[in-house]
This record gives sequence, C-alpha cells and structure tokens, in this order.
Amino acid sequence: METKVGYFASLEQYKPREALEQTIRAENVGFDSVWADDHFHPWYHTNAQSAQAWAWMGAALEATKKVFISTCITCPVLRYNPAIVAQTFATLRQMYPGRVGVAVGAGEAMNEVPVTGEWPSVPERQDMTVEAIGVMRQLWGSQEPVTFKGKYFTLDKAFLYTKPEDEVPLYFSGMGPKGARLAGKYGDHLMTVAADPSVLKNVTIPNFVKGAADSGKDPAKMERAMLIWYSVDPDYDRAIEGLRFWAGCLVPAMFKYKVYDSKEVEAHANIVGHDLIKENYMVATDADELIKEIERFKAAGITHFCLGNSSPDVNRGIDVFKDVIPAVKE
Ligand SMILES: C[C@H](OP(=O)(O)OC[C@@H](O)[C@@H](O)[C@@H](O)CN1c2cc(O)ccc2Cc2c1[nH]c(=O)[nH]c2=O)C(=O)N[C@@H](CCC(=O)N[C@@H](CCC(=O)O)C(=O)O)C(=O)O
Ligand SMILES: CCCCCC(=O)CC
Repeated sequence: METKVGYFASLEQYKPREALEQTIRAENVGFDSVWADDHFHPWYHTNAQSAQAWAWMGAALEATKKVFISTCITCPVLRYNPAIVAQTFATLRQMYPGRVGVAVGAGEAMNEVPVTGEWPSVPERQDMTVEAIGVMRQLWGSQEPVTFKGKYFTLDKAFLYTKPEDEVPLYFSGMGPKGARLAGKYGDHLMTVAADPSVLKNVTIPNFVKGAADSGKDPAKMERAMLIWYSVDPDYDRAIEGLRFWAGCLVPAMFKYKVYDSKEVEAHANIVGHDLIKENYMVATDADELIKEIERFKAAGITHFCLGNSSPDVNRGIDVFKDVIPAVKE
C-alpha cells in the first residue's frame, strides 16, 4: 500500500484561521490529507484554542482544491449524537466528493465531561462507539427511514435526505489492544496514536488485522493511520521545547483518570522532561532526520501519517515536507 502523508492542522494549538492558512500551504506542498482535532477543551491552557472541528472543516474544504480532510478524531457517543455526526459528514461528502472522511473513537474526559457531566468506563465507551457506528452506517446506507432501539441510541423513522454518492470512509481509533481489534472489526481503516514501533508492529497492528478478519474484511486494503507530533528547527533544544503543548498526552494519568480541566493538564505537561518528549515525538533539525523518523514507523506497518506540526517556525515545519514527502513515498 502506498504511504500517505497527512498534515494535522491543530484547532487546539492554532487559531482556526491560522490552521486554515497552514492547510492551504500543506496542500500546495503536496500533503495527501489534512486532519483536525475535534475537541471541546484543549490539551494545554496557555495560549490554547479549541475551535469546533466540523465548522472549520467546511471552510477548509472550500478553501482547498483536492486534499482529503477528516477529523482526528470525533467521539460520537456523549456530547454528539451519532445521527448528527452521520448527517454532518454525509453533507460534507456530498458537497466535496471523495475528499471527506471521519475518524471516530471512544473519547476523552476533557471533551465530554465539561458539557455532559458523564464519563463511563473505557469498555462502556468502546461499546457505545460500536453502536454509534452502526447508527451512522444505517443512516448512510438506507434508502428507507430507519427505526432502531439500541442499548444507548434510538432512531425513530430517521432518514438522511442529504447523502453522498458513496459512503464516508470511517477511521476507527484504537490505542489499546482491544480498541485496535474493534477498529479492524468495525472501521474501514485504523487510526492510532504514536507508540513504540515494536508495540505498533507486535500488538496494535496484529490486533487490528485480527479484528478485520473477524468481520471477513481484507486487512491489506485497510490503512493504518497514526497521529504523531513533530518539531523541526536548526536548534535541536528549541525543537524539543516546541513540543511542550502536547506533553500532557505523554502522561498516562490523563487517560486513566477523569481529568478535564486544561489548566490541570498543562500543569502535568509542564513537568514532562525532554527525554520523554524525544522518545515519543519526532524531533529533527532538518529533512533527513524527519525522513529517518518516518521510516521507523513505516517499517512498523504505518501507511498513513497524520503529522502534527509543533515547530517553533510553523511555516518551516510545513515547507520541509517538499523534501520529505517524495523521499518517504519512494
Ligand atoms: C484508552 C484506550 O482505549 P482505546 O479505545 O484503545 O482508545 C481510545 C481513544 O481512541 C480515544 O480516547 C480517542 O477519543 C482519543 N483521541 C484520538 C485518538 C487517536 O488515535 C488519534 C487522535 C485522537 C485525537 C482525539 C481523540 N479524542 C477526542 O475526543 N478528540 C480528538 O481530537 C485503551 O487503553 N484501551 C485499552 C483498554 C483500557 C481499559 O479498559 N482499561 C480499564 C482499566 C485498566 C486499569 O485500571 O489499569 C478500564 O478503564 O476499565 C484497550 O485494550 O482497548
Ligand atoms: C496519546 C494522545 C491521544 C489523544 C490526542 C488528542 O486528543 C489530541 C488531538
């Protein structure tokens, strides 16, 4: 499968118009795809943003010509109703054929708790996500009104009047082994977050492949997409510090406990050391170093990269891909 190189235009880190300018630049540089985080509260507090992803996607699709654009990722089970997620992405894909995707996953406390007060366990949210996908697919696929009474969601003669020519490609996020298996079983493609390449190769991807086999799909035709942040700068230490905004994602407590106040996330992020940032994200002084980093994950089986630009000079972090993209697609 050909390697695809995507740009993660962060709506938590940049103002929506800045993310739009980055998107236009990324398309001109040759990125295959653009991905937007779908958040209510951000992973950092100081100078953070948190624009609504679907509103932004409409503007981004209109401002670009051909690049594929998806969320990364939308949680369709608590603050959003899955029928409305289905309607939104069907609308966008009808307007921009072939260019729209949606990635789904079991959610994060910082997006769901502030506006619903609810935070079920991981297994329950995974179960809800599977049912939500069923709701979305029924609405996308049905030529008749749909009535459905599930454990979590209900449809009563619900019909989507605005549909695309073809179904919206659905990336399913699996970070743990069970999540990856569900991604194979219920998603069109895997979405995951950067981990040790040996974990991706020996745990995440094999579980994804098993899940695809469970539902009779050919895993060779399914992408393995991964979000990873990078920072490029001639000054290596400055490049590392550029990634501070995302250091909270490296603190396991953020996933285990119900943390939803961005100031609290930031307090954890600020005590993460440079070693941990270097080990988990891509830090580079030039294109060659970035190419080497990407190759490590290609060797582990990743086929689609969603690259979050946290470089001190954002435009440098995009333009360097004029050299990186042709090299990693070879
Ligand atoms: C927590 C793991 O669950 P998993 O289903 O694998 O992954 C969850 C993620 O997909 C979501 O949190 C997702 O919403 C995060 N996310 C995101 C994900 C991604 O791949 C790329 C980009 C993004 C950006 C983004 C996200 N979310 C948003 O809302 N918005 C965004 O923009 C996991 O580890 N699962 C394990 C099982 C863990 C488990 O069950 N643990 C037990 C407790 C165990 C203990 O106490 O030690 C429990 O909680 O009961 C698995 O194997 O699946
Ligand atoms: C390990 C981090 C996963 C969550 C990423 C996220 O929500 C930021 C876009």
